[in-house]
Amino acid sequence: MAAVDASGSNGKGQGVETSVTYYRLEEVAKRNSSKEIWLVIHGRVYDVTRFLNEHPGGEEVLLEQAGADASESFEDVGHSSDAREMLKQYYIGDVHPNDLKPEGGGKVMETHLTNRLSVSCASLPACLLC
Ligand code: HEM
Repeated sequence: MAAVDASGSNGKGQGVETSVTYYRLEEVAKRNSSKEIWLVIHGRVYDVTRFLNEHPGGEEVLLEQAGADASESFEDVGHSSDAREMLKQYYIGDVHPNDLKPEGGGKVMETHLTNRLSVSCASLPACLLC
């Protein structure tokens, strides 16, 4: 089993147990058939197997993204806040930190500019920090 169980609790918690299961991308990539479909959206792993028949956008699009990072296509569709809320139901864990890559050309510059200059990194021709 490639999943690593890492407890987020420091033992002095407020009675709320937070633990995250981390999955390697190679583990996610194996779940790519209609029998079992996992997707990555913004660094989180979702098991959407039971959602296949219920997805308003059809099962085809989910099958196309099966076992892969679907962040971009998920955003391209412009899913509603209801759809984003639904994600929680299918969340099973996070992508292992070693497998995380910066999205949208680099988080550092994106955050930096968004916070300080109100410009997004994506709107620049080239980002010097990314
Ligand atoms: C667990 C992940 C997903 C959930 C919970 C979800 C949920 C939904 C929901 C609730 C809708 C109805 C419209 C809305 O409320 O926005 C929808 C529509 C749609 N979804 Fe998803 N979706 C997911 C993943 C994806 C992915 C990965 C794609 C890839 C392309 C996709 C493509 C679409 C399309 C094409 C529509 C139809 C949009 C339209 O007819 O206007 N969805 N989805």
